Amino acid sequence: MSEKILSRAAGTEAKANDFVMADIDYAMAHDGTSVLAVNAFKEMEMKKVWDPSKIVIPFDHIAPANTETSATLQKEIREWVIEQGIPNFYEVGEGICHQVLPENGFALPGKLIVGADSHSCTYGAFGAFATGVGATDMAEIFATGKLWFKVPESFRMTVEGSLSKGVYAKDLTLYLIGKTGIDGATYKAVEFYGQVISELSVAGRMTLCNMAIEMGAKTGIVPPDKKTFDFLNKRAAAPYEPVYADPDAVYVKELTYYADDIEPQVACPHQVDNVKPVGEVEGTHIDQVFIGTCTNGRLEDLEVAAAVLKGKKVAVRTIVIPASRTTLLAAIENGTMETLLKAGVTLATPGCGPCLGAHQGVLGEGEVCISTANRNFKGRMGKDGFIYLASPATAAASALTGEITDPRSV
Ligand SMILES: CC(C)[C@H](C(=O)O)[C@@H](O)C(=O)O
Ligand code: SF4
Repeated sequence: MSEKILSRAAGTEAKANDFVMADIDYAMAHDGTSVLAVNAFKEMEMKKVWDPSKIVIPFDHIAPANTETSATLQKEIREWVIEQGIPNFYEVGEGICHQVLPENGFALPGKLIVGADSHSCTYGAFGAFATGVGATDMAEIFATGKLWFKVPESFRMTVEGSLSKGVYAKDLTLYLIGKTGIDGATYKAVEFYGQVISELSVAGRMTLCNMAIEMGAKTGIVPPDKKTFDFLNKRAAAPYEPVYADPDAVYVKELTYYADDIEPQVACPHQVDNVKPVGEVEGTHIDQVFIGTCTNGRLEDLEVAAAVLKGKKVAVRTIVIPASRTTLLAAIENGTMETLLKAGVTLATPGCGPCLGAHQGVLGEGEVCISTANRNFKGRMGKDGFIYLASPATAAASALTGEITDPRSV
């Protein structure tokens, strides 16, 4: 799939390990990285971006701004966006970039999409070749619409069977990362197949592809199907052409896993591949629960948490942050938000929240958080904090007890 997408975008036959110069279909930078990209763009003495309609700028990482400095930087980007005539600008409160792009139809099958954010691989859930780039690469794209790529080799990961009760896309994802290791798929394009993947919702596929980078992958891709097309119906920002792997496509590794082996999983501090079945860490004391992020802040995630918390009260502070305004509105409309608020959770503005340790729930010295995010690096949510990663169900079950809890037991 990657070779086909990069061949089309480069206008030449692209095979694994070739270097190609490719035309970018959509380029994203958020409040955190647009500052650096725009500075580099100006240093290159560029005046106009290549195509304002292909650039998407959401404000999500520190939104609303937490200090005068970040407010001033955001002000400068707003001015640049107006000066460049970029129509796809999403203000504070619209949501996380990796939710905002799919919701607005920019994550499309067969497209080459880059974002100045490592989790841009999320859009692979729609059959795109999507990857994160550095801010100076983004400046080059702003200027020319092109970027060089080394065409990745591909892995084929198949997951057979059906996920059992209490086991979700996040558990599947953590399980695969635990098996692969944080550098087990370095620079590979990982294609996902099998019954479990077909049965995943679009949101679940986004959770999976979002974390492809956490096994080192250049990108993760799910072949588009009816669910993908239904999601894109009336939403697609442009016409698109899905691509699929040929039956004789070359994979450097083919791996098969079985859903029956997958229980609720927890990634323990301080590495994402430090994954254990929940039973091994049950009873671990927690100080905070965080349900949100580009990994698990979507409507179905909030619904799962609400089903666990319905009619009960949380035992520890629990922060819930919907991935987007659209998600928040849907959760209000269907009663999910009322259930969560009655259970005692704290709601914050759609965006990244405390995920990267800037605001809205950073940890104190020695504090422990169970989070539905994608990274548990040392110091990420606060200098001396400890982060356990889990599904929204496990996070919500743990909120009820104040310790890590198997969601199948509540
Ligand atoms: C701030 C940004 C560059 C960073 C990333 O690229 O991943 C952030 O989103 C993260 O999750 O750590
Ligand atoms: S929610 Fe977290 S992982 Fe996702 S883009 Fe924001 S900071 Fe990065």
